[in-house]
Amino acid sequence: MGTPNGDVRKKEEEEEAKLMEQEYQDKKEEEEEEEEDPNAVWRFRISEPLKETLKGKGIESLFPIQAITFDTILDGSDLVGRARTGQGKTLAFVLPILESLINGIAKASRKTGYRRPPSVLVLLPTRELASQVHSDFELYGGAVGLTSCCLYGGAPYQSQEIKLKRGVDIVVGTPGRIKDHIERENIDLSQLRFRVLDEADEMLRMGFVEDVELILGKVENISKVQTLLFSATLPDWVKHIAAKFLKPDKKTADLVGNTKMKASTNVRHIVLPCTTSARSRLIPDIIRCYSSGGRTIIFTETKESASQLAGFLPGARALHGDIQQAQREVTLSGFRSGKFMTLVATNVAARGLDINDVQLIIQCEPPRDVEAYIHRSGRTGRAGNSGVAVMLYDPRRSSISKIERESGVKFEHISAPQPHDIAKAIGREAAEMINQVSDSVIPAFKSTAEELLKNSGLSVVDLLAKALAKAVGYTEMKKRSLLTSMENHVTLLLEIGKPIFTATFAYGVLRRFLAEEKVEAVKGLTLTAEGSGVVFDVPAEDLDTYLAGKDKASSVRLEVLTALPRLQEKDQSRGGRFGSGGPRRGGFGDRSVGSRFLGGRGGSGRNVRFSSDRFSNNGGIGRGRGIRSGKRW
Ligand SMILES: Nc1ncnc2c1ncn2[C@@H]1O[C@H](COP(=O)(O)OP(=O)(O)OP(=O)(O)O)[C@@H](O)[C@H]1O
Repeated sequence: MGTPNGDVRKKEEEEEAKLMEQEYQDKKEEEEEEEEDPNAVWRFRISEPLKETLKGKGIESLFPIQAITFDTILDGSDLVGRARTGQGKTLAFVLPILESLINGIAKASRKTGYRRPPSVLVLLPTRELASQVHSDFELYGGAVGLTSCCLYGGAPYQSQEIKLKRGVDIVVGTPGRIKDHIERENIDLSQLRFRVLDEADEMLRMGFVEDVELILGKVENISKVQTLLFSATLPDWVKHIAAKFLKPDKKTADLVGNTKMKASTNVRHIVLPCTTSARSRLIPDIIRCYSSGGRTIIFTETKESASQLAGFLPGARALHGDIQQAQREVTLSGFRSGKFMTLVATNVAARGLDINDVQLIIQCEPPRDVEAYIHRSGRTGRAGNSGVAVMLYDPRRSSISKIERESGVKFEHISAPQPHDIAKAIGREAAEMINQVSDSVIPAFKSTAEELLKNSGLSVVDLLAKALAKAVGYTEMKKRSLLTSMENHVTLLLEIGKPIFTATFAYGVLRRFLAEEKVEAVKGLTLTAEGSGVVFDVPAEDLDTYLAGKDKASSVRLEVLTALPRLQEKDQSRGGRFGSGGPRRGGFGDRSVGSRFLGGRGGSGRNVRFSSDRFSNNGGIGRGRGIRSGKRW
């Protein structure tokens, strides 16, 4: 018979053996997987220090765009590369460029030593993006002894000049500042071996075409330089321009191609009808329900609305072009490090930014072009993770169908989160908070808890539900309408048994059975998509009056909605359907809190949307020139 101590030891030994067996199996599986993986890092001509650095970043296998383009770039071809957002386009050029410089064909001709001119130039449209890509070159280039520097506007010239004078291998920057350095004769681009245009379409669209041409034209021997062009979106006009910069035998790696879906497939794409004035009330609840406790980026159309919304939302900060560069950097690094969880930005943050744990994107209104939608929504769902992109739209002012058609996204339609949705979402947070409280507090609170339970007359579960609500500060359940998201309003559907073509006609029907003041109290009247009725909001306290009134009019059906039907959008209205004929106060856009700001473009702004901005999507390269200085974001 074994002693109790002997039994314990035996059990421990058995457990240990089991663990070792498990570890062995896991390792074997991993090795087998690696061996099967055609994109495993070891299969590529990547030198040891780079492999180690990749491993340090948890990268064991290349993403498709990286795997497909690696040999082509390393072997010396010019290349146009396209893959959806968050698919690793940055490393797709960083790795083969570095490898070429240290072991490949660029090695022999690259300049070395003090005061050497750069061998690589990477151009990007925004400062934040330049800084992000530069940090990849610092990390991976640093591992193989190559130096880099980042040149962008808003930062002092001196430190940039010192680095350039000493000599660097890789220059990353925005076209404006690089052009300035050329004019100041600080930089010699004649010996470049690589030129990269990242987010090429945006850079060319922004009115940088001439700057880009001037910069790229500084190369002495064009046959010795490789040019690479990358983006998630490559409209045809970019391809024409590309032909100018890239060699005729350039290769193309287009992982999006003619597939219908151009936006990220890892993202839930959602649309939600919302008036301008309701945005500020609605956004905190959308964050509660859809951010899964992670980071949120909110996009506005203008710098003013970004600042105003950030001021309104607790714990949010703004990022846009009018903010001083130093502050922009502080804001972005605070967001990256989790000091605050909501960033309100203009399109300055739409492209390329790769920030960990961004779970939710909110677009306050549909952007002007499909590319902006694709890039904005692509700030989430990166590197195989999932995410949610919610786009707000006012059906009477904007249309989502163009974006839906051109991006290939099939939008999920939802209405404003209701109290039970919010409670469900934040209840989980509260439960987690309570789970984290140490059991050691129980004895101290136990007698009060018992007393509370006894005196409350509630069940344990009901009382706990109240405690959860209190823990997250959600003690008042406010009902809000489905249409305009107004508190204490309900959404009604009016039908008359035949099609309703205009708002004017619908108001006429309402006047048949309601007093003028009740017609005036109607909010947000909008035609339904299939044209058989209209929806609108009314104050909850007057609901009975509205419902009773309809009995006076024959064939009128009035129904309280629990879910919003598809609404008719501006595009389908063929003009004049909305708003006319109704009482002025009855339209969308009440004057409550928040309607002063977050306005973005008003109704009239829509009509001039392509008149003078650089977002023109009609193929006009360089049309935006001159607008750069006064750009909206
Ligand atoms: N092979 C890989 N394995 C795992 N993660 C990777 C790999 N390659 C890149 N990543 C990570 O994927 C994320 C997205 O990469 P990157 O920013 O290059 O995407 P992108 O395609 O340029 O996106 P966008 O079009 O939005 O600019 C980054 O966090 C990056 O570190």
